[in-house]
Amino acid sequence: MPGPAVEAAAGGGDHDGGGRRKAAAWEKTYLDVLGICCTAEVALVERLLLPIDGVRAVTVVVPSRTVIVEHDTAAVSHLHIVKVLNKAGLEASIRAYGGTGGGRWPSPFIVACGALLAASLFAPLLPPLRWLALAAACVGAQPMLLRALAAAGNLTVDINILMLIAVAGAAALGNYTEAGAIVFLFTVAEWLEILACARASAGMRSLMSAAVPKHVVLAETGQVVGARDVGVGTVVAVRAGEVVPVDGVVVGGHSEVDESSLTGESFPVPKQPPSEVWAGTVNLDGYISVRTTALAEDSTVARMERLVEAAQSSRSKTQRLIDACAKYYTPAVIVVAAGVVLVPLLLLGARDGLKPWLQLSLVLLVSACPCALVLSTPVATFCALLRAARMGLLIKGGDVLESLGEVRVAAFDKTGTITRGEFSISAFHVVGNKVEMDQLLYWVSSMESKSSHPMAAALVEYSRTKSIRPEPEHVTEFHIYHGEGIYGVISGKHIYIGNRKIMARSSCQAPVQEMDDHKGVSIGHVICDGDLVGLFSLSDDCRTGAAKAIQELRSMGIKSVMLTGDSAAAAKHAQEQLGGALEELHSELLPEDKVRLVAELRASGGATLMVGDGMNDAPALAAADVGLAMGLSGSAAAVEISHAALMSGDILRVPRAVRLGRRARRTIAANVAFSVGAKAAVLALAVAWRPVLWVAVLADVGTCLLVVLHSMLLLRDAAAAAGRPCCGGASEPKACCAAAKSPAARSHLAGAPSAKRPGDHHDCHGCQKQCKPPPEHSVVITIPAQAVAEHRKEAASAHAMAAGEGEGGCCGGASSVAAPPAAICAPHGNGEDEVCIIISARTPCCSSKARSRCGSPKDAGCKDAAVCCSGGKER
Ligand SMILES: Nc1ncnc2c1ncn2[C@@H]1O[C@H](COP(=O)(O)OP(=O)(O)OP(=O)(O)O)[C@@H](O)[C@H]1O
Ligand SMILES: [Zn+2]
Repeated sequence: MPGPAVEAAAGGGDHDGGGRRKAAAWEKTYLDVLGICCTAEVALVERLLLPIDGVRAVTVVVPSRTVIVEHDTAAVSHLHIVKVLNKAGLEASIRAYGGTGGGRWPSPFIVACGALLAASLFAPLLPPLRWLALAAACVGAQPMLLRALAAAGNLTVDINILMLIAVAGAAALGNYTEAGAIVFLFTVAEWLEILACARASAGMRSLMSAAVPKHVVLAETGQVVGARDVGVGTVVAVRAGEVVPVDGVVVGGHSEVDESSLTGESFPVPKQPPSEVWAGTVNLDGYISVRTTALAEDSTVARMERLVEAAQSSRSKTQRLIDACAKYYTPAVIVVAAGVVLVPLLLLGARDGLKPWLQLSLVLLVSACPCALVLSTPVATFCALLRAARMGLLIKGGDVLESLGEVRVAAFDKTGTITRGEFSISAFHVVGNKVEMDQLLYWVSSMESKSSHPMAAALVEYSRTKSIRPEPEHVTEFHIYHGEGIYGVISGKHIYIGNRKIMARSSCQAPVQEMDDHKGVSIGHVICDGDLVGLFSLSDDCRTGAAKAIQELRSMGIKSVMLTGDSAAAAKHAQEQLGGALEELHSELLPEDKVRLVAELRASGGATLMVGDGMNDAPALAAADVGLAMGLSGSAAAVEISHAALMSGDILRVPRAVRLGRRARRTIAANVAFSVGAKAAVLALAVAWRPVLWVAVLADVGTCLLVVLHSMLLLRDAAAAAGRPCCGGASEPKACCAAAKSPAARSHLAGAPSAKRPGDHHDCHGCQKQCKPPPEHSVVITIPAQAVAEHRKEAASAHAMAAGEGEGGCCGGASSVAAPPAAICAPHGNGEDEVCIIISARTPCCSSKARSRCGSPKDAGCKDAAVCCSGGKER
């Protein structure tokens, strides 16, 4: 929905009792500021805006030419801010969601400058035409002049000033064509750069909470209220096709939700009470009521957005170094340029021999702006962060990105990271005759209800299947011993539940027990008043792709180790499932042992990546060079403490993240080498042969542009590289790659026990039956067999429609046009009359109309159980 990108900021203003003074209404305004070229303008923007009364904070994101202003709308209007920036020639405008970021067409100044310059080229035929070149320079330099004046007023030397000096110098030397050419080259390059950046920043903008609705519907009354006025614990209604407005738990209805805005995996995740849902995800096909668990400003997506914003404006090591050098570079070159003129002037006097020196001096001046060098890091970082965010990976800044590229060792937590964290109980025994089974289960389930450990959920669930209802409210003195288990008092009994370590803590004297069956590998003990009264064993399976992820890391020269609080047997069991991929196993660790081991790994192996679920790995995550928290559910705490967070449970993204870090480093290195090399070449040329001013300008602005374009390759390859493995050339892999991974992640995210095991064939979205992963942006519809023919007809016509529409369709790829209109999935042959059809269509599912059409069970168009689950987003 287009509208101004203005958003009320958290932490409202001061209300005074009498309401006499107007309360401060803090808002964040996003501005596209095209005049930002490099860090010189950052200081300028800050100096312009910060002194204004009512402006609280100013953030400048150079690569996307964005300025984020937090201000009191009562004191300063958006328009005032825009005016202040425009007075300095910065070409600011308030950003509209869905807008292009401006700058699509060259400004009239550029066009006029180009036309005049072109006309002046006929000067050999008609000599007075050469004045037109001077006119071209004057016209084109207008915007530069405004910016130069503003910079000079703030005592900063920026590229505009340097260029204007060069233009003036060229004109003074009588080289009008050169003066015009400098202006034209400079302004055109700047415009092209803006175009390039606009693409990247549009991607960033569309990424997240722009889509989160600002209003919610209360489930009880149907009343519509602002999302920011909704407290924790309110029940809101979310209908099919709507975006979930707040974080919460489902309390009624069931549906499938597309979480791609957070996880980067576009496939439907089933939701029923009490699944968690997140703001910004799309309810695809059913009505759900959601009880909010966080305020709108604390929602996961809002926190992510704040992090992304902070990440963009934070400067990495490399960038700080470059900026520090750049600070001295410009004055130094200006001094040298002055020297090049003054020294010969003093030695030779004002004679003819001075001209080459003057020209050399101008070349130096033009080269004095380290624009390309200054841009080399932030633009690459920006693009890499954007690509990461698209795959559901949140990286908190360029430093983390650079560290990711240096990783030599990867340490994995076991439960919830390598494994799914979905335990199943293989055995549960009473020991001795102190208690009955029911009593034991009652104690265990009541106490475990208070724990958030993955084992706890399994134990509570197990008790429920034995018709035992937990009563956590009867547990007193509850305490968690990290890495050991839990303690509590219930019915006057002192109960400990946990691993072998908890036995020692409870001063239980019983000999170490072995469970006879070896299916379960984690052994749990229940100790009541110092006596061992119960034993249970549980097991957990590795995540799909865990072995492959670790092998990929190894092929990249990265050593993988496991750090777990669980038993050695459990660690070995996981290692067996992984085919022995891990190089080291460390088990029975307390959280502080993990920290120690991470420090040891760093010392012996080099930069260390710690991947954890964030439950009790926080200290280890913080201690590593890069702490990567995994999974959407654990994100609340994990996102805060870790350096990076993976919003999905797809462990294969760990090697991808490292690869991205490496590519970003290579890109930055190439950018730096290129921009420094270009400057050196121009100076060498000027000294060795003769100073040519327009070559210097071309080198300057050209390298800027090249640096931007080269950095943007980080974005493009993302889609191409990811598309190949399973989609056969589709440009964006979302729907089908996601489907291939979905069984694991789906059940993980939905909190439901997994129906499938690794190695099984993929599930089809709709029908839960085996089928091939559907092609990109396909519509998967589950329908009764007799309706197949009908659906085929409909699909064929939809396909014809899409094909006839030309390139305007939303799924883009030519492959989808060429594909047959409908294909029946792998036959089930199980006698049931449900069939899964995949229709390679472009329009039907991408429009919300079609989505709700297919999503509505009542609608005749899609038959009874029709489910539309396009991976495509609305355009
Ligand atoms: N609520 C609990 N109920 C029963 N046992 C528990 C509980 N919490 C912890 N334990 C025991 O303590 C051990 C260590 O727990 P910890 O949370 O440190 O590691 P983990 O989650 O099992 O493994 P990892 O460190 O790989 O994530 C567990 O393996 C389990 O045996
Ligand atoms: Zn863990």
